[in-house]
Amino acid sequence: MDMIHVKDIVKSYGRLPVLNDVSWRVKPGQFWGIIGPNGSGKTTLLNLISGVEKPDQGEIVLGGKPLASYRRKELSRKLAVLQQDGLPPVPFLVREVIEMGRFPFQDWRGKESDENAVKLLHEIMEKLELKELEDRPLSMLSGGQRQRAALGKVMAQQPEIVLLDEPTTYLDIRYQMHFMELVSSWQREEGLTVVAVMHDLNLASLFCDRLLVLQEGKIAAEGTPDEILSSETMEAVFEVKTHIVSHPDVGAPQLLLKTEKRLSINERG
Ligand SMILES: Nc1ncnc2c1ncn2[C@@H]1O[C@H](COP(=O)(O)OP(=O)(O)OP(=O)(O)O)[C@@H](O)[C@H]1O
Repeated sequence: MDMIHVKDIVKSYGRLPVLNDVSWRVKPGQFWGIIGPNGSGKTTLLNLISGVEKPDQGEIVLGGKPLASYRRKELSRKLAVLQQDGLPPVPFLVREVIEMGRFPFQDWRGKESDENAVKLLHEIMEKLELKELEDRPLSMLSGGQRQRAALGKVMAQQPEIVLLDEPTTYLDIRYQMHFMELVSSWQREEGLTVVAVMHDLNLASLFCDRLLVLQEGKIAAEGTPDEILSSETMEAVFEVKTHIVSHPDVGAPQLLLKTEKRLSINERG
């Protein structure tokens, strides 16, 4: 069965068509990257899958059940979302914020239903190296540390599907890699289904097993990074000329932008 089935979706904002007849299937345990130029409809597609937006036509089905028929807590157990700036710098403590991820497992009194929850929260903080930060308020953390706490909250939610919207945008190069490795190991350990909007195509190539390419609200291509990351597709979709090289360690395709000049040397000398 498909974990996510996007069926014949049409979505407009006013008169602006944003997604036009998009159909797509995601199998359980897959790690998809959604790529495409600015304004191609990536975030809108993610918002439709998470139920934040409603389609004008078509339907989203999660785990065989229409999204529209999920109750709120039931949906929170199925699916979690992490935005590019996952948590605002509010005065809540890291520990408290991660505990908030347990909301779908609490009854109306706020009582936790899983007796192993304390152990789970402890393991998450260990794994994300948040132990030494657990009593710090989010307002006293760096953007990268806050994004790790946001991932902790989402992990505490124990969803089957995680939607990530440009999750590494504000992270430095080390934390970009670290964050993607954390998501990837969580995905493999739990058989999680991941859909991530990615602007960094080289990171997408390293971590995603499938890529969906959106262009002007339509699916331009879908396939493995080896199939998708070609000079032809990059030029057709992003209007850039690229060299595609094989990553020396793992063989995944990596992009280099073609250029005539190296301005830092040739011009500024
Ligand atoms: N709430 C909204 N109201 C009106 N128009 C919107 C709204 N949200 C998005 N749009 C428009 O829909 C189109 C697609 O936006 P979307 O955010 O889905 O693109 P994207 O591929 O995620 O872009 P980016 O790479 O720039 O984040 C854009 O033209 C955008 O201006």
